[in-house]
Amino acid sequence: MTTPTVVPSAESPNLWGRINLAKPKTAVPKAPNALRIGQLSAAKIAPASLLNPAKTLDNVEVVALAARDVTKAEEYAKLHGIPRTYTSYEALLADPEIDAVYIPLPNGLHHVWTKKAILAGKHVLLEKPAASNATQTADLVQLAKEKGIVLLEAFHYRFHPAGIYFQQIIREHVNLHGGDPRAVIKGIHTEISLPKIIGDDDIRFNWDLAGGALMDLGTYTVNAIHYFTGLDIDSVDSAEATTIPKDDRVDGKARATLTLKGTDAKAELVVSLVQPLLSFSSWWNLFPNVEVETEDKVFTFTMFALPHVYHTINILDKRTGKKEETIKAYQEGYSTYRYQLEAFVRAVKEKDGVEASKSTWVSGADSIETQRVIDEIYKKAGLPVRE
Ligand SMILES: NC(=O)C1=CN([C@@H]2O[C@H](COP(=O)(O)OP(=O)(O)OC[C@H]3O[C@@H](n4cnc5c(N)ncnc54)[C@H](OP(=O)(O)O)[C@@H]3O)[C@@H](O)[C@H]2O)C=CC1
Ligand SMILES: O=C1OC[C@@H](O)[C@H](O)[C@H]1O
Repeated sequence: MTTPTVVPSAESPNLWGRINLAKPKTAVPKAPNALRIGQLSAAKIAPASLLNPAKTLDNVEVVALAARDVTKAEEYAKLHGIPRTYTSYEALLADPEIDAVYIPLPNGLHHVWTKKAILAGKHVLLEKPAASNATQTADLVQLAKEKGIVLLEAFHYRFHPAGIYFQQIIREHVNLHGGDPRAVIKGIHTEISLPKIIGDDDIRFNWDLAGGALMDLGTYTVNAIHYFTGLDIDSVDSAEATTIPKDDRVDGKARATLTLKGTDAKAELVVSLVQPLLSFSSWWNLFPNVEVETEDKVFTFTMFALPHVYHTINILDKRTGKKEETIKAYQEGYSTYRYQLEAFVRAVKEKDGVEASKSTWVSGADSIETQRVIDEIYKKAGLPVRE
């Protein structure tokens, strides 16, 4: 069986070390030609997803931040060692000394600001979901192509060796059984259900900002179904969503059953942002799961969305009932976000399309397909597609 490229070693960090990966003690010196990134907004996710990983790499530097409030911009920039600040996103985009931008704005602002960034000639690392709906996503993908811009939707989990390994062992199994996933994959189940720890006024519960559990977490599950099985989704067979008390257009939780293209196999997804705080199951489900079933095996990857914090990968033999736990893939100082940032920088710097040809890369077609399925799930559940 394939071995992951990264295996545990004496230097593998312990649990605290892995949680703390986001906070390097020192920043490495930058190469003269380091990619210069500007960040749009003082987003909460950015220290983990960009700022701290960038400190560990010599070929990328976060050189500017734009935030709408001057005090917030200055305080955030000081805290994270960002040299320049702007109080308008437009001003940052007009800075000729910025090569690329990171866009961690609320979902509903992804389309407008990514479009402006592309038109300003900046490469874009764009937070998921790429836009509010599939039409907007396709618009961004087309524009980036026309302008020769690297656009990456930040499905960071795909770049981690554990995710790559999980994909490889499923592909190997498919190859052993004739090579056609349509004949081998019998089903997939994926779930991310989080306890209700975020406030009612969070961007995730805001219709105007394209919130909802499917937009926030469903996008991971749909993307993972395609990434791990190698199959597209043909139809949404059933879907139900529970909306939040303040807005009957915004899903707090949802589930759906989908048919995989060219098969009778079903994909099931469950997502929630509102699990009761005091139930064991809601904390247990903090470990997002993906389970792929074939005729004779069940492949399980626990914590697939944040594998650098913790993961297990195991293979159940349905005939013998024997479960084999495979090795873990932790690497000192590496989070999913750091692997993702490295890939983004390579794609921009190398301009040879090699990075974008890898299965880890989130292609424009992947982004459009993920959002198309989310839109279809909303329709099936009787909820409006985001505008
Ligand atoms: N990849 C991952 O693991 C994760 C991805 N995400 C994604 O990142 C994005 C940002 O999430 P998160 O960091 O939690 O977001 P925040 O709640 O921190 O908001 C991000 C920024 O949005 C800006 N903003 C602009 N307009 C508005 C508005 N009308 N209302 C509220 N905020 C506004 C604010 O910018 P300003 O600073 O200019 O005031 C704020 O700093 C989302 O798309 C989310 O899906 C989030 C978490 C994890
Ligand atoms: O990774 C994530 O986990 C928590 C979510 O709310 C967030 O938006 C998502 O990207």
